[in-house]
This record gives sequence, structure tokens and C-alpha cells, in this order.
Amino acid sequence: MVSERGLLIVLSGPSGVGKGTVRKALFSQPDINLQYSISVTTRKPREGEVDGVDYFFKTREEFEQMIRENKLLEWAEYVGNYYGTPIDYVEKTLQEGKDVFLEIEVQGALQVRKVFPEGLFIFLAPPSLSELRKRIEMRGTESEELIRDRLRAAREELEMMDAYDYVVENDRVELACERIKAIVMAEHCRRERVACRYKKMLEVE
Ligand SMILES: Nc1ncnc2c1ncn2[C@@H]1O[C@H](COP(=O)(O)OP(=O)(O)OP(=O)(O)O)[C@@H](O)[C@H]1O
Ligand SMILES: Nc1nc2c(ncn2[C@@H]2O[C@H](COP(=O)(O)O)[C@@H](O)[C@H]2O)c(=O)[nH]1
Repeated sequence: MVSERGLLIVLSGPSGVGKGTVRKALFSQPDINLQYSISVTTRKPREGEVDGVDYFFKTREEFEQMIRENKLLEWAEYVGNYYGTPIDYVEKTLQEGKDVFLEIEVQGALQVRKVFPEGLFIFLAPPSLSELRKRIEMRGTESEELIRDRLRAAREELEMMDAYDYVVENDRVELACERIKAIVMAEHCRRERVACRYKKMLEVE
């Protein structure tokens, strides 16, 4: 049967590359028709972050209970904190035919790939490692030690970019947004063509 489920779009990449910045810029555009899946984390809120908007902030016990109850599509322990994607929201929204957008780190994206191989996986890449370091440092939200940990993780994460469908360079936020929009649009066209061919094939039989 031809599926009319929404498309699952996963934006991933190393810490500090600009995933959050690009995602916010994308969602601020009036013509965008994507549903953002809010993650659960045990990390403490940064200044200005709001529970239920930026993340659902939980204790480690609450998070571990969600793992036990299979409430997460994927989860990862990243630099000392848990992060995960609530499965109910993703399933319900895709079922309604809407596109769901996840912004998650690399281990989690690879888990999602196993469950949703038909998803669209986009790796956001920095122009260079030195620019990545500069961005994490300039953000000023982590201690020296955490910046070091995140940069160490980034080197391993960059090696995983071949596992994605597309690599988008985040040189300039507006350009990265346009590239992502073009990829999503092309993927919809491709799926419609496949669905159309499938329908015609059924008509002939
Ligand atoms: N294209 C860009 N050019 C210059 N600076 C950028 C660009 N994109 C993002 N930044 C800056 O880089 C810093 C990190 O961006 P952001 O917090 O969005 O990264 P992230 O990938 O979401 O990080 P994390 O995974 O740690 O949450 C921010 O200070 C942001 O303003
Ligand atoms: N595997 C998952 N990773 C997630 C999720 N939500 C966010 N993230 C990623 O974690 C790191 C650190 O985030 P920060 O807000 O502490 O800077 C970053 O790469 C996020 O994209 C998730 O649900 N699952």
C-alpha cells in the first residue's frame, strides 16, 4: 500500500556546528511546514531555556523510567547527560501525515536510522574544525572541560557523516536553511513520483 505518512527528517552533526541555530532559523520562516519534536534531557536548563519549549527537563530517575517503559524512539548519553526523543509524538504526528523534524546528536541519529530507514538523514558540517571550536567557545555556555569533551566527541562524530543521506555545510545560516529546504522538497517530489508509479502499476494489474 502507498503510505501517506509524513516524512521523518533528522538533522544531526557535532556539538556547536549550529544545529539549533539553523533549526530555529528554519522554523521562523513562514512557508515551513515541519513539526519539531521536543527532546527529553537530564541536562540542566541554560539561561533562557524553557521546559516544554527547548526540552522537557527530567531527572535521571525520570529519564531511566522512560527508557524502561519504552517511551523513547532513541536515546543517548552524551557528555554526561541523557538525551532522548519521545516516541509517541513522532508516531502520532507522522501518522497524521505531517513531517517531523528531529535535531539530535550522532549516536541517536544512527539508532533512528535502524527504526526508520525511510527517514531523511542530514548531517550539518562545519566549514572547518577550527571554526567549530570557535563556535562552541563563542557560545559561552560550557566550561573549558565540557568544551574539550564536546570537541573530542565532535572528531568521532565527523567520521560518521558518510552514514547520512546528505551533508550540508553550515557556512552561513541562511544558506544552510535554503539547502535543507531544497533537500526536503526534492525528497517529497521523489516520494510522490515513486507513489505515482506504484499506483499506476496497481491499476495495470
Ligand atoms: N553559520 C554560522 N556562522 C557563524 N556562527 C554560527 C553559525 N551557525 C551557528 N553559529 C553559532 O555557533 C554557536 C553554536 O551554535 P548552536 O548552539 O546552534 O550549535 P548546536 O549544533 O546546536 O550545538 P549543540 O549540539 O551543542 O547544542 C552559536 O553561538 C551560534 O550563534
Ligand atoms: N540522541 C539525542 N540527542 C539529542 C536529543 N536532543 C538534543 N540532542 C543533542 O544533544 C547534544 C547536546 O545538546 P545541548 O542542548 O546540551 O547542547 C546536541 O548535539 C543535540 O543535538 C535527543 O533527543 N536525542
